[in-house]
Amino acid sequence: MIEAVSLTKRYGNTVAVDNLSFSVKPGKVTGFLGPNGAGKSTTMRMALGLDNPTSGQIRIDGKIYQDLKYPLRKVGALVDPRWVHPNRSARAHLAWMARSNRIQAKRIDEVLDAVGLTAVAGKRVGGFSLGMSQRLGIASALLGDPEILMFDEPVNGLDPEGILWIRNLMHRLADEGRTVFVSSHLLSEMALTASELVVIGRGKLISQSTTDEFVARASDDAVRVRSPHLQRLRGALTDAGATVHEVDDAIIVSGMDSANIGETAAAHNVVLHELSPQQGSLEQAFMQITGDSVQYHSDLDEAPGQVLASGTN
Ligand SMILES: Nc1ncnc2c1ncn2[C@@H]1O[C@H](COP(=O)(O)OP(=O)(O)OP(=O)(O)O)[C@@H](O)[C@H]1O
Repeated sequence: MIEAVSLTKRYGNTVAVDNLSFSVKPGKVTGFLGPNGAGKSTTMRMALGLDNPTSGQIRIDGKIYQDLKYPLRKVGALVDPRWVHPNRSARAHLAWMARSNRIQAKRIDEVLDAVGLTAVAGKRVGGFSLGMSQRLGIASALLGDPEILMFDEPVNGLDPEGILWIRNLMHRLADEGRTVFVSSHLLSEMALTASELVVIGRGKLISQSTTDEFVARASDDAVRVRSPHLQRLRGALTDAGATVHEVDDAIIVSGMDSANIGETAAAHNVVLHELSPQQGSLEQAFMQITGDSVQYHSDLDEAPGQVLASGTN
């Protein structure tokens, strides 16, 4: 379990994280979403003791990171995949981490194998591609066999096969009962990976809910209907208080659920060829819900220093 309680971080006049409270439970993948500059990396860095809160706390199973005796055995994290010393080999890097946390050496080969780096374990990390560095970062996170895992933008720089691999890995780790907390900009990927979401904007909590609830909240509650008797049905639905819009060969009905539409159709002897509730996408929900809290709009995205990659702040 990860728990933020009134977590606040100020950098001069900038409030990066603002009185943020949320909890991340075991056995699930929880996505951490927010527009650029929302405070995701800062929150993760404070959870990992890489930065200190101005006030409030973020606790790992009830303790702040600095109070964990062997932190890597409790929480594994991928924050900055390029953090490794470039002249070290992957195996030497993991061996160094294992020693510092009294982790058995045999675990090194296990995690190298788990992330598919066995063949290059003796090579200099400086020559690794971003994808290979991400895999090494994930091996480091898994090294202590921790109950809690935090990944900041884990699919950055990965190809589709790598992205699928990460998604399956996250699901497996959650199925094993671990707490998996993962930030990403790729909303469609998050929709496939996370069943819970913590959404922040400008350092503040916007929402904590299941992914389904988050999407449903922003969806229009509309139902698409096709019928050979559309005009008759349209009249009956409008009389019953629904709002109806025509699109191509169908109508989109709002203000009435599928069951009531079906019953109204039956009462008027109207045959239905389609009755499908319209699901909003996570992108749609995210834009709708975080709309006002977007700090850097796309026309500013290129401005230097404003779009911070994880680990550069
Ligand atoms: N070391 C720092 N000094 C000053 N300001 C900082 C520092 N680190 C972060 N910030 C500011 O804090 C805010 C939150 O940044 P943070 O990197 O945590 O956001 P983020 O949600 O991870 O963004 P992104 O998705 O772009 O990585 C931003 O306004 C950023 O400019």
